[in-house]
Amino acid sequence: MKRAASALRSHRAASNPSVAAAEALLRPPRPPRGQHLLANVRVLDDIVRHAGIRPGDAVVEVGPGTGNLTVRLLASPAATVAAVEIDPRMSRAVTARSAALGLAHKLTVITGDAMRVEFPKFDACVANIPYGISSPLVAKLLFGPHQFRTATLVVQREFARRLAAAPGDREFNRLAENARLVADVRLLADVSREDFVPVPGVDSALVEIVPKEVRPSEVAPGVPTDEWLAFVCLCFQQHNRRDKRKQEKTIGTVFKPDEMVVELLRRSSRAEQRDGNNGGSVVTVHGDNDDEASSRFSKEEVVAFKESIVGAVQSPGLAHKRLSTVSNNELLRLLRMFIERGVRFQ
Ligand SMILES: C[S@@+](CC[C@H](N)C(=O)[O-])C[C@H]1O[C@@H](n2cnc3c(N)ncnc32)[C@H](O)[C@@H]1O
Repeated sequence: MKRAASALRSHRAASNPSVAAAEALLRPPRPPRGQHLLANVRVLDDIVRHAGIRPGDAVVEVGPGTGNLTVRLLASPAATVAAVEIDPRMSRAVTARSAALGLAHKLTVITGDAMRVEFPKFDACVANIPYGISSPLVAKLLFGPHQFRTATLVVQREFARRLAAAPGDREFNRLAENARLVADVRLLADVSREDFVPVPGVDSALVEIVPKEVRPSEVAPGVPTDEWLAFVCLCFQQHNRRDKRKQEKTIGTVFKPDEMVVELLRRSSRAEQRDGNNGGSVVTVHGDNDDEASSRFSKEEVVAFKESIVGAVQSPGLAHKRLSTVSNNELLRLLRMFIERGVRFQ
């Protein structure tokens, strides 16, 4: 720990590595994938302090970039840091930087899309996230399967306000409503756009997400909370994905693709095996693992299941509604339709 801290101090004393690295990797006018690197040392240190990392913690960082935050996480009492980065150039940069500091043994870099990669088990998530995936990433943390103590995230300020909004606030919205079910969300500090290289067009804020220890068992009569959270997570993940004509997805288009049908068929079969056959329309699959299971669905089974999905979407008349305009109550109604037809999300 002492060795790590002194390595970091001497590294800081050298020329500003964040700016140099950013200039080497990013070309103006607009960096790809929201690559605005946090370059204010005071803010970076504040983030790690707020994160309250404990000895032995496993930390996940999304989007390490050139490693400005990562090196501080590595120098903290954390036992391990797993950094998920989509850009291989950045992965190489952060790997080299941690090696130069003698901290590579604590770091695992996973090169991939944070929305597709399965996170390893973690206690704390600390990140200056790519703002383009704010909603689905926060949904993945809040409503996904991960059990963690805290998440400390730099996000766009407007998003932070919406996420932390309370009932009665002007910004109160579906994301905040669902977040409050499962976590306490707190706005910790504003972060100026001037603290980034290159300077983005928006301001930022630091937020803290602390999952609640006890979740309600049902969000509404007949709707188990875990089922609801998995359903909401899937909807939020699709919310930012636009179709080819740059239109926001409708409920109908979200559940239409064959890969989505197969994914739900897989989950539903698993749920049916778990709960015991309830006479629904779901087929029983005898596979040892998920890949094996999904490869065993016949074309007829997939087509029949697709019909169940289409029927569920059409019966509450939501097929043409855009995801952003659907209320929580409408989504609840839709989820009940799905469950009645044996379409499960957990
Ligand atoms: C805002 S920068 C933050 C960089 C660094 N944490 C810092 O503060 O200096 C976001 C980083 O996320 C990466 N990124 C963008 N989209 C991503 C995704 N879907 N999954 C993982 N990383 C992503 C970018 O390549 C970039 O390095």
